[in-house]
Amino acid sequence: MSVHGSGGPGFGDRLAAAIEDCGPVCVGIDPHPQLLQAWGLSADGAGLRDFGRMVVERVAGTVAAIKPQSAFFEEYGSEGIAALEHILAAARDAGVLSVLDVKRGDIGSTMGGYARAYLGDRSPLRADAITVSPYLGYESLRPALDLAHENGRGVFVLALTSNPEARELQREVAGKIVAAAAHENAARPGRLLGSVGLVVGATIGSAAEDLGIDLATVGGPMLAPGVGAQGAGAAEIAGVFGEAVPFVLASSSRGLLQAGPDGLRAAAAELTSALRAQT
Ligand SMILES: O=c1ccn([C@@H]2O[C@H](COP(=O)(O)O)[C@@H](O)[C@H]2O)c(=O)[nH]1
Repeated sequence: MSVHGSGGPGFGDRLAAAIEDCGPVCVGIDPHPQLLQAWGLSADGAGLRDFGRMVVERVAGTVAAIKPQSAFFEEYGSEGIAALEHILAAARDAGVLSVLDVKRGDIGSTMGGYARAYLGDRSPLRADAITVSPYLGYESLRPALDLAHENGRGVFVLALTSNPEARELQREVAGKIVAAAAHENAARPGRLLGSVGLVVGATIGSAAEDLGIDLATVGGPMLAPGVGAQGAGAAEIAGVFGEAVPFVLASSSRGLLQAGPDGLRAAAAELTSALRAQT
């Protein structure tokens, strides 16, 4: 197992173990106003906190990870950020891995601030991994890549996102991003998986294959949003990822959350079974 500044296993290995134990589902925590209402919660900091806490309580031990979407917390200002801190702490206490979906990317010096905010060992907003955007150049992500490595945390770099508008732009650069992540993981391998992952939507069909991209060569995990409300399911995961399916963390937010607090655990278990049947 690779040794990091933290002295423990890296994020890639921790995620591989969680997928082995609990299956490949990641529950997105996206507190849309309609969902807060359906869950009987208020549209304020207390409602956000309760929503996230209830999700964590219901899925702990049955899914590999949770993925709070920062946007839905930021829109409430400081009380939203306080709720996000609370939910990340609840996940740590429950032993559930957290992937904070913040899609950060900036010039290197500013990226250092983002890295300390989300990957620093003492930051209140620390998560096990974050999503990052490489559109200021892959190397601009260096502070996040290095701090994640040092602290046993991870990053998921946007490569081929799930939204249809992304295709035209991303097909120009996806191959370079995939190659850069593969190079990074080869230089800092985990025992099972490196800690630099990619965001590859479950909805992208044959795009990776069409571009000549072999996702199985990355040596890190694949965060696959687009399951559920965006139309993808277990069959699409198998079709998009092929040999890379064992490294996939399949993420669904609305598709699972709409089951409500009483149905969430069963909905997540059902998705886990469907995904496991593909491997
Ligand atoms: O390519 C991407 C990257 C991130 N997302 C995020 O995932 C969830 C999807 O929500 P659903 O309700 O399951 O559609 C959301 O937070 C997105 O910002 C993505 O969809 N695609």
